[in-house]
Amino acid sequence: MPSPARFAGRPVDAVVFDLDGTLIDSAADLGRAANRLLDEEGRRALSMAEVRSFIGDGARVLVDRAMAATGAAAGSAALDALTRRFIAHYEADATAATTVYPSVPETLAALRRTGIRVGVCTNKPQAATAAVLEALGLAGMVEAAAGGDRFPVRKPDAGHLLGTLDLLGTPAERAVMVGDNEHDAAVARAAGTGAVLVTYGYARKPLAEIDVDARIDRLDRLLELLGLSG
Ligand SMILES: O=C(O)COP(=O)(O)O
Ligand SMILES: [Mg+2]
Repeated sequence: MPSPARFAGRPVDAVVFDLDGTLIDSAADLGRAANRLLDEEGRRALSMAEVRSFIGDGARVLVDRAMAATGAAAGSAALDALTRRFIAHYEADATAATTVYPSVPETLAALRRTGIRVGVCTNKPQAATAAVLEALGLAGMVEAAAGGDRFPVRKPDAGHLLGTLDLLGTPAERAVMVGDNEHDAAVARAAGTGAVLVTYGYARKPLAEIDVDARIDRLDRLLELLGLSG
């Protein structure tokens, strides 16, 4: 069944979402895991503003930024070990304080009802991504989820989004990427999909400086953008 959805004059068969800052507000659990690690290392805790600004490049970069912000930066070998410990802390309790943003389940369900394929392309590691989607009741609405360690490259490299679209069986010109930061915008541009920015996430740059086709303040506004509401 051809999809009735259209964006920027083109038919849309798939929408790929970023995870942290777009579908889920996960900063509190990522921050708890980071602060537990820092405490073990005898370092100070991060503020929530720091945590939010460190999210978006995967676990290893988050730990690297956390160490650099609280004293001496870690060397590469130490960083590998610290990242493993951070991920263990995170996975031990990944959703206790994590919430799904308003209108997310309804929007994903509405897309699926229209026959649109739904993917997730996140720099969060694959195992944690799968566990979090399951725990928050979103797994059944996502046909393919690609974490930051699923392919040899990750966002903002086009290969991460193109790999996710391969799993969905959708060419880039019939897809839209929805995310919260500059990497999501850049990966959409590099892959050739439509680009939509949510304005409530963890962007590290002024939103006006991020090049996208549209900005939305709630996820269900996407349905209007795709001509699916009402
Ligand atoms: O930094 C992370 O772990 C993930 O961030 P993302 O879901 O926004 O890609
Ligand atoms: Mg994000």
